[in-house]
Amino acid sequence: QDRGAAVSVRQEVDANGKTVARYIKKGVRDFSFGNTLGEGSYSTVVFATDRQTLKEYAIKILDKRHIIKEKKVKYVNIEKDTLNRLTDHPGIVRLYYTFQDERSLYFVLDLCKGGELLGVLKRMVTFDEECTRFYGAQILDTIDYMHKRGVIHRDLKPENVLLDHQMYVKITDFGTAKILKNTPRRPDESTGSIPIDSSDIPEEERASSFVGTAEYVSPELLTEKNACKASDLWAFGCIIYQLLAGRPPFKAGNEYQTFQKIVALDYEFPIGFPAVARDLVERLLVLEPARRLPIEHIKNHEFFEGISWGPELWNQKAPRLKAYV
Ligand SMILES: C[C@@H](Nc1nc2c(c3cc(-c4cn[nH]c4)ccc13)C(=O)N=C/C2=C\CC1CC1)C(C)(C)C
Repeated sequence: QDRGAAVSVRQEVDANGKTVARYIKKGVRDFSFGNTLGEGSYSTVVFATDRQTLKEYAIKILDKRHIIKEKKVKYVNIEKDTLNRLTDHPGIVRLYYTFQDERSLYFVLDLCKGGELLGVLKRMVTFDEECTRFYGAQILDTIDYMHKRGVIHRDLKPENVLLDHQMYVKITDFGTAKILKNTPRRPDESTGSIPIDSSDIPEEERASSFVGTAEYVSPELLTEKNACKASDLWAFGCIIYQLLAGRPPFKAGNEYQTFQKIVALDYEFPIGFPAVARDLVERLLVLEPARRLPIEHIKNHEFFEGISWGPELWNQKAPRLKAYV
């Protein structure tokens, strides 16, 4: 059965009195549904409790007819394949199992009681440096894991960064992710040098088809319709800027004007924006993808001084949320 199959095992006695194990695929009836947690463009995420185990989950419900009509079947499969591929990292929302009934598809996922990072940021207005450092580090650690498994998220933004009950990062919404074919070794991975220009990045590592949310879209996606791993680092730069400034770097009256600002690298830092964070953002918001700071260099940047990368990052207590004043 596919990894996503939800089975519970029940002991039963067959006609000859022999005890047998019967595999039962979980279904809608095994859960009691609660409030709606979030609305996606083609889905609703609802709170649910497993009636047997009383465990709490978030269940993403997709209307089959709507998906077919809107030709989104591809995205649903990409999301399921990606979630099934990114299974052993604390920063990724976990998919436990899937099932369907005549009308809908159901994805049973981690419940993230902290909600969306965007919601928390709106309430705080800004994050102070310590909080930005912690959440930035958890997001970067998760991007690193995704990229090492050949996945480009392509739509990273504060709405898609969720927080669990410990206020740890859980990245979600992989419907627009790009799964790269067996990722070939890049020159910089072997020699440690940064590739001279984006042509160094093998074609198969560039992803096609336009995706993303206006404020976080990378310039290469706008000019060449191509996303690469560095596109996620552009979005990461926008997120770091937004946590400290309380707004994204590129935001205009409408999408078109926002795109114009992006391709012109037209943004500025608010007065008082911390200098070290500014230096990091300036090395990420670079028009040429191959010139953006690679992940290893970001981890060594002064802004992340004091962060211990690795399991400790996911064992320490999340800092109390404080605004940057
Ligand atoms: C970004 C997403 N919003 C949300 N997606 C998920 C939540 C979630 C939880 C709250 C929440 C919890 N408590 N209070 C609010 C608010 C928004 C949520 C969750 O717990 N578990 C898995 C989720 C998503 C996984 C699925 C994409 C694979 C959209 C708006 C697209 C529905």
